[in-house]
Amino acid sequence: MTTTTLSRDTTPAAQPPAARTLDLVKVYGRGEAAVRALDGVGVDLPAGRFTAVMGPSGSGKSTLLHCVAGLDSPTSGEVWLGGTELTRLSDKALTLARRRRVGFVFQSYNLLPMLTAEQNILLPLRLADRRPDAETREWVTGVVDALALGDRLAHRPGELSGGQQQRVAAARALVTRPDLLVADEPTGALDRHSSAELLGFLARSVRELGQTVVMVTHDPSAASYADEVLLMADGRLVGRVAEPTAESVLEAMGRLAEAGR
Ligand SMILES: Nc1ncnc2c1ncn2[C@@H]1O[C@H](COP(=O)(O)OP(=O)(O)OP(=O)(O)O)[C@@H](O)[C@H]1O
Repeated sequence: MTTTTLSRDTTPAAQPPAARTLDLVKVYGRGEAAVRALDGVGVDLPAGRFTAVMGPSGSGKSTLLHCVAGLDSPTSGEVWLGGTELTRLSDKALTLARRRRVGFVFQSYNLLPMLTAEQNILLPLRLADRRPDAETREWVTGVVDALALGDRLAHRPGELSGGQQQRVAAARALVTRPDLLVADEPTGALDRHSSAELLGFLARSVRELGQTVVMVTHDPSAASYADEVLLMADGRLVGRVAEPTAESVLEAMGRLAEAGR
């Protein structure tokens, strides 16, 4: 008699990743002036997880994020968003995939100054020609509540603090329930309190709303909100820190700097 063990593998690796790169290379410029910003990066961004990307200035973090989000096209290699290979799409299909499936938060909030907070938040739905149905309205209300923006919806960006503007940008990024939320130095212009609020929200959007977040940061405390930190140097992935704390990230960055000497 054979014994069969029934077990369900619930580790994140058992699910298909939200995004994946294979041997990604990005070269800027030509000849003597060529810069190899990415030098063969293969990485999985697991669904429903918060991943931070760290590394020295110029190590390729933003380039990686931009390629994964379909904002920049690699020189060679593959980028997958779920089951879609972005690197095979036409410009038009790529624009649509980006608009429907990726949310963005940048250091500069990129809000439209003439629109209210609410209009800014709902803009991605308008651009995608989607009228908010009941379920979407409920989702938007939940996001707005979680970001404590309820009493700021009628304000224009110029009437909001930096932290509030970045929270509006985060709500806008999540309004379409993107497969991937990409954040490039989202706390770079915020004070400590506003940073903690925003990062707490990003972490909760992963834990409670099932979102997938990838964030570039220089700040070990910001990285400690992630489930895992990827370390880059010279266009390559050179290490990982699981369940990071500010201390363990700082230590790993220190080792990286030592190795680079
Ligand atoms: N548009 C571009 N044209 C030419 N070179 C570029 C371009 N964008 C980035 N680079 C170069 O590619 C390399 C990687 O840049 P990238 O911005 O990805 O690094 P980063 O790790 O995000 O840096 P930082 O932490 O300073 O933002 C750098 O050497 C940079 O100068």
